[in-house]
Amino acid sequence: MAAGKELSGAGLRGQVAGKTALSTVGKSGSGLTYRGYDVKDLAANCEFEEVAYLILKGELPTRAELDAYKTKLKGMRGLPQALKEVLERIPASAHPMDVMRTGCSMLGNLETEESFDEQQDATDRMLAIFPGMINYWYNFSHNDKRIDENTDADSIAEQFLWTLHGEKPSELHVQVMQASLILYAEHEFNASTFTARVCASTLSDMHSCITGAIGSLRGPLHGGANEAAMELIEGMNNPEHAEETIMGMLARKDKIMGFGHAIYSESDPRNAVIKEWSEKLANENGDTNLYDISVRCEAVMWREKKLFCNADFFHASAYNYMGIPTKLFTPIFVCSRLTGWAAHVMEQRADNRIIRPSAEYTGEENRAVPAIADR
Ligand SMILES: CC(=O)SCCNC(=O)CCNC(=O)[C@H](O)C(C)(C)COP(=O)(O)OP(=O)(O)OC[C@H]1O[C@@H](n2cnc3c(N)ncnc32)[C@H](O)[C@@H]1OP(=O)(O)O
Ligand SMILES: O=C([O-])CC(=O)C(=O)O
Repeated sequence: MAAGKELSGAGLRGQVAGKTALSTVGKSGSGLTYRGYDVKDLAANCEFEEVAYLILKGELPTRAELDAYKTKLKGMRGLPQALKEVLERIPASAHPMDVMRTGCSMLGNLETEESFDEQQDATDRMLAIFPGMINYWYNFSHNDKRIDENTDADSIAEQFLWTLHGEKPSELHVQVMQASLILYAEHEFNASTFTARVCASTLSDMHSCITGAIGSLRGPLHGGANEAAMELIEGMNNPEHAEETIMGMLARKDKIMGFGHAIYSESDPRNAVIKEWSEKLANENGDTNLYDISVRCEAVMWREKKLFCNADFFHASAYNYMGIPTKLFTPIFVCSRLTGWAAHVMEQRADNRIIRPSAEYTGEENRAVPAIADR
């Protein structure tokens, strides 16, 4: 079994900050599991709604339970008029993660979670609405078009692509989105999930917890890394240029987005899955240059630094091959991770104590306030 990463130092690394039954990350020999199932197994055999059901309710659904869950979600896709009006006022120059944050918060004003009995319905509504919400704003602000979010899409994966591009997506693209949403769904006490749990521990409402989590996911050290990775690789002309660029960045001690991980030591188990899909998309596309560039970056980073691709790196090329604009990459992560966040909020609520750590004080010793004329 692979040895775990040595975890110590700043950033609460290695500290157990609570309990969870939702997932294991980097446990020796196990990679990543959701409620005991290997993420690779789930990504190969399930659709996202099955995994969302597993994470939120504890067990994989039967066929009848899955059908009922998907029917429920499909019936909840409509955007409230007041939310549409808010989305229409957000400029095209806004970052879509800020649109997600505002949209989620606005929904919390319109459809407030009045009691914890409503936590599952509040979560399902967000799962159903988020893909159409971000693509409503994107199409309105960028293409001057009011889309109909009530599509015939059979799944959340299909709904995202359909509401973005305005047409039924190909089977291959839906399959890739299914896998991507599954890979991103849950990851223990990462920064955004921990944000959601801290908020939940004050007995706040679900929309506040998710809004805070979106803000934490936005940063390039976390979910924003898929966009940053795309910005890096799109500036590379071919694999040789990729090698040169990475070597230069390493010499300058630049951080290379999409590499490394706070918990995993040798690999991120999600990478192999999305890398394979990226290769399939490259072959379908006929131009494999972006994939070849990504593969060279991976090889150079491992050779030079023993740093490996995390979940984000090959998502960049995969999403790009599907014609998804770079700035919508992290919002897709939100549409998926919402499941993990909400399940953690529910878990926190079920066994709560307010999260309030202590700080080591490094400031001044006690002193008297001098008169303002003497300062
Ligand atoms: C879905 C996700 O959120 S996955 C993470 C997405 N984020 C990224 O891809 C951003 C790039 N990666 C990073 O910044 C980091 O690897 C993080 C934030 C993911 C983890 O941070 P840490 O736990 O502090 O990293 P770790 O302790 O393993 O770092 C060890 C050394 O490797 C270096 N290192 C780690 N990642 C990278 C990287 N991507 N590029 C260059 N150097 C790196 C660190 O600077 C550190 O060097 P030092 O000891 O000289 O300071
Ligand atoms: O666990 C982390 O620190 C970051 C991560 O990979 C995730 O949230 O998916």
